[in-house]
Amino acid sequence: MGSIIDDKRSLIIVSNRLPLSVKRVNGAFESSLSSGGLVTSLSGLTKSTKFQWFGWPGIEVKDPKDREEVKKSLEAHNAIPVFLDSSLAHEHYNGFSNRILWPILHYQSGVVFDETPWQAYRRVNELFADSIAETADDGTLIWVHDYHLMLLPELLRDRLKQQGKSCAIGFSLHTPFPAGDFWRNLPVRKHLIEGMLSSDLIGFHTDEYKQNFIDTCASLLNARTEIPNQIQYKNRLVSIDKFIVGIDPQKFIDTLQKPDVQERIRSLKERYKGVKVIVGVDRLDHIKGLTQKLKGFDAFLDDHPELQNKVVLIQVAVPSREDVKEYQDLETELCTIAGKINGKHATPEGTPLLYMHRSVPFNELTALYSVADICLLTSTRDGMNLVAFEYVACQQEHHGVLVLSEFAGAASFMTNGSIPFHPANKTEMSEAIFNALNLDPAERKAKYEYLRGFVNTNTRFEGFAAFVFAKWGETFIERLSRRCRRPGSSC
Ligand SMILES: O=P(O)(O)OC[C@H]1O[C@H](O[C@H]2O[C@H](CO)[C@@H](O)[C@H](O)[C@H]2O)[C@H](O)[C@@H](O)[C@@H]1O
Ligand SMILES: O=c1ccn([C@@H]2O[C@H](COP(=O)(O)OP(=O)(O)O)[C@@H](O)[C@H]2O)c(=O)[nH]1
Repeated sequence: MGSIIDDKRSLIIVSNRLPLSVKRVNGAFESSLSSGGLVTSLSGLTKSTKFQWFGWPGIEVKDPKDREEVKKSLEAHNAIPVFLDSSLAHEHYNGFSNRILWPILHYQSGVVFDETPWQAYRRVNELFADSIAETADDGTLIWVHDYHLMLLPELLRDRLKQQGKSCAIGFSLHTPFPAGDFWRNLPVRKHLIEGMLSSDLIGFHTDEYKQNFIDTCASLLNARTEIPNQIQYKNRLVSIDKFIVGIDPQKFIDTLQKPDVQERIRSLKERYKGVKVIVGVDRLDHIKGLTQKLKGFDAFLDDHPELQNKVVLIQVAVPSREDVKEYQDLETELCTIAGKINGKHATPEGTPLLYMHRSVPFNELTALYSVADICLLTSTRDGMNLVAFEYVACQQEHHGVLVLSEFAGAASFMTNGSIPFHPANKTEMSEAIFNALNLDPAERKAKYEYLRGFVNTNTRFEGFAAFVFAKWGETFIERLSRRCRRPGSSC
């Protein structure tokens, strides 16, 4: 348990986006919390004092004096910026990571490979490697996150070796890893897999993603995969495992107790008296199945005219990757569908769909989770989906029902406590919503208790000494550090 402290090893976390995004406001630099599940999943680590977090600050800063100012402002949060020119950042983040790699990882077809963004992806991974290698001490544990940085472990290992440093490198993928044939769509797939295989430990969200990766290594690289949870490639042994990512449920429970949040809950309950509330919270992304959700809800309203004015769907669509054309097109499509649904089903008494295209403050989010009778999540593919966990954390009193797509990573653990469905099937979704509304209280409670057990046990936070770690983070780092104590280890 105390191994990280006993080891006195320092820890470096790396992700494309820092947990804080920097903006220039009236000439000065201000930072605010970045959105998305990766930041949520690692937020507990910010309570620890012994780590540094490397990432892109979300803004181009050219002037060396300004760079110093940004560095200083982030230092207080243990964050170290990797500065990138905006065109390079754009090609890396939007061009390759989100237009090419992300869709392939999520089984979307029709992706067109392009050399320019690929070169930018390589370059950004190199810049990250340069910056981290310069700072890391011998023996530092380095934990790299996500698909934006798949080449980093290899580039970093080379640089560290040249400098005579030996560091353990871990890599966690937050997205699915697709079955082999899908991965073949990517002409540069071998480079990416070899990049990841320079890690000592690789973590996935589910057994399925882990197995897909192992199978790909065997078929693409002829790597040896006979030993469970190990891949042998080019004289290196890499450990592979599933690590169940989590949230800090207590943060939601505490927020719900705040007087202003209680007041907001009372007012929302009054507003929706006699109306069943369904909530959806998703980044505006194809993988969240938002068009499917709206169409499924439309089918539900068609199937149940007796529930007119008795059910409302409050859908928060958090703006995401707005510089990518596919995301802009999706936003237009969703506005059109939302308008059509309300045009068809609204009455002078109200509209069945509230579609909000913006982020919501944390207090408002918890109040929404708390008043909702159902949480509807329709991902066509999704690494995990932490919104499912957050809804459960906010439903201790009411035992709301989770209606969860079978394609969210979370479904691997939460199916027993939720109502699962196939997101491409409108009829199935409509039935799932209806069944959730009509679940008898005993069954609702039983399902809820199952989910609460999962969220609190598998993902609860562990506190010890000066450290408070998300359990999954603590487990990963513990394994990484153990991996390096083995005889013959390369780190
Ligand atoms: O940074 P963005 O481009 O705005 O995107 C936000 C995050 O999206 C993805 O989140 C994934 O990680 C979650 C936590 O493990 C998981 O629950 C979810 O299913 C994934 O989609 C992405 O992988 C992150 O890197 C982004 O920061
Ligand atoms: O306006 C909002 C609404 C939600 N979230 C958070 O975004 C995360 C979404 O994580 P998830 O794993 O569900 O999906 P991702 O967006 O990472 O794909 C959750 O922690 C939400 O609370 C956010 O940052 N801003």
